[in-house]
Amino acid sequence: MRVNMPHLKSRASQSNNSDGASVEFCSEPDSPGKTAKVTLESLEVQRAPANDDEDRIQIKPVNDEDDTSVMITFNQSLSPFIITLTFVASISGFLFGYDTGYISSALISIGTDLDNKVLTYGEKEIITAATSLGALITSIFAGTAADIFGRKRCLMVSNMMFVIGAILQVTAHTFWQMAVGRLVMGFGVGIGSLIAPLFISEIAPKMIRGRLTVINSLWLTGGQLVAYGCGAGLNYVNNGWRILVGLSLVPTAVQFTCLCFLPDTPRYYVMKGNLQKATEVLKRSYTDTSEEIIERKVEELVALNQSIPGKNVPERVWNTIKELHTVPSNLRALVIGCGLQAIQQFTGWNSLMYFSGTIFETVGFKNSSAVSIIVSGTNFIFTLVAFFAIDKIGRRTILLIGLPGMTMALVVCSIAFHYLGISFDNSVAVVSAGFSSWGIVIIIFIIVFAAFYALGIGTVPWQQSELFPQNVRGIGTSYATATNWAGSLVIASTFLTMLQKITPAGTFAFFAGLSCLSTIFCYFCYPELSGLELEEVQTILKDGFNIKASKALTKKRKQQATRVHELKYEPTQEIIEDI
Ligand SMILES: O[C@H]1[C@H](O)[C@@H](O)[C@H](O)[C@@H](O)[C@H]1O
Repeated sequence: MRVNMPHLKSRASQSNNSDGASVEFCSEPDSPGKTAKVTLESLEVQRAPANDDEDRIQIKPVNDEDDTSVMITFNQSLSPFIITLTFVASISGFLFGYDTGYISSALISIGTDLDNKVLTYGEKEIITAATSLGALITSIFAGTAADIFGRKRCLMVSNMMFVIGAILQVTAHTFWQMAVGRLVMGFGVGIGSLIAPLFISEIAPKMIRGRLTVINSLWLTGGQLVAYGCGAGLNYVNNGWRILVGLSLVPTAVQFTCLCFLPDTPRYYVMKGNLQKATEVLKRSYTDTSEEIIERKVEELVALNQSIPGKNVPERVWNTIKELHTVPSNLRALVIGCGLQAIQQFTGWNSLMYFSGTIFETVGFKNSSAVSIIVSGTNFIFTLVAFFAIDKIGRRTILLIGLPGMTMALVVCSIAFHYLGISFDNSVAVVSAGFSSWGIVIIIFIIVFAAFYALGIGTVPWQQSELFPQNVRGIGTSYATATNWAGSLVIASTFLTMLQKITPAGTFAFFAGLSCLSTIFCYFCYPELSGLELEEVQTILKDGFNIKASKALTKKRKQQATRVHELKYEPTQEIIEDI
């Protein structure tokens, strides 16, 4: 790969080595304690042809192993610009939560509004699942689209899908129009669920990247909570469900309008070779960082951005897929990214959320919407706890607290269901044993389950973008997001059957078993990535999951971040090798 950086004034003192295998960047100390020196041994530097601008240098990483060997660590504080970008991007999270959340109440209040008859159980399932199906379809392509057209444009397309989907639903008088509206809305949800966390992780200062990405999850769980709340309020209003759907147009319009005035991520601009725009966005993001450091950061991003070869788009996409599967660090990232998303869905949270009303009725509680609000409220509050913990305590630690907690809560629920003696007959009618103290145990431990879920596996998988290097980030996150939606589709459509076939006690025991296996998976395969540069993660995953090294590197980076006035260039590889 060759990267031209003609706009960058070369402050590089090039070695006389004829093959140009190393380059040293030195900055004049502009203030005491602000000395910077970096040796980019891994970069091959070539002089441009003599008739070209003498100052132009071309840098290319020599090979995969070297391309993450040097990292620039500087004080990355949070600016209003980054906060604005994060909030605008995470409106997608709100729409994801609201649109998946309102359907359970809408289905109750639809009554005979569609085709002048009550919806059958199968029709209700199709209307619910259509959004997950739509999301699954677009999440497969959204990553590639984000690399080709940009993150921002993809978010704007998702807004259009939300608008078309909502209009189709609000005006629906037939089951099929409603189902198609839900499917189109799902297209928007799929794009937004992938792009928003990707966008945020690419603009976030590394020390709070986890937190900023959790803001998207906060909006998501908040969206679900709002949907349940509005749903409960509009349940008895004539055509209340149309208002419920129509309300989703407000955040969509806000996001679209704001995006018209905001840029894309610096990493996307670097991918497209638009270094001027990348520099501009970085400058607006890090207002108290010197121009020189910003330029270095751009140089570094350029050097680490290995573009994928190919004559045309299909060839490049194919080569990207190959790269994702053949480079060991990418393959490990894929195992972690898809693994965590699968765990998030297959440990049963969504089935509990969607069917919590039914479950609570079986154990003697009649006010199902109130109870659903308590469960999704717990999900929201503990996502807030994750927000404070994810960078400080670390992603790995909160996962390893959350998953065993979920296992314990599911085991207790399974035992309680066993003693409660509840069963579901073939028509999914509930044969209730009436209210008992086991019923209270179930309610308490479903809430405990929700808390541990939200703290760890509900939020951490959405940090997926940090696992992949720039050149495969789009496709890699597509795989992971598609795994999420496929899992959600499977679980939502099999949960009630499981309750019938293997009893509630068996179903909860099954989820407990999966949570337990998931804890083992995370213990051995999920390194700590808080505080690392996006580009450093590949060094960790290069020759294994390197749990120990990741913990040490994280610690080191966090210590450095407290010494805010030191400008540091410290080779990642060296730190890891020292461990
Ligand atoms: O992270 C989110 C969150 O936990 C939601 O509550 C859940 O419904 C989604 O499926 C999940 O992806």
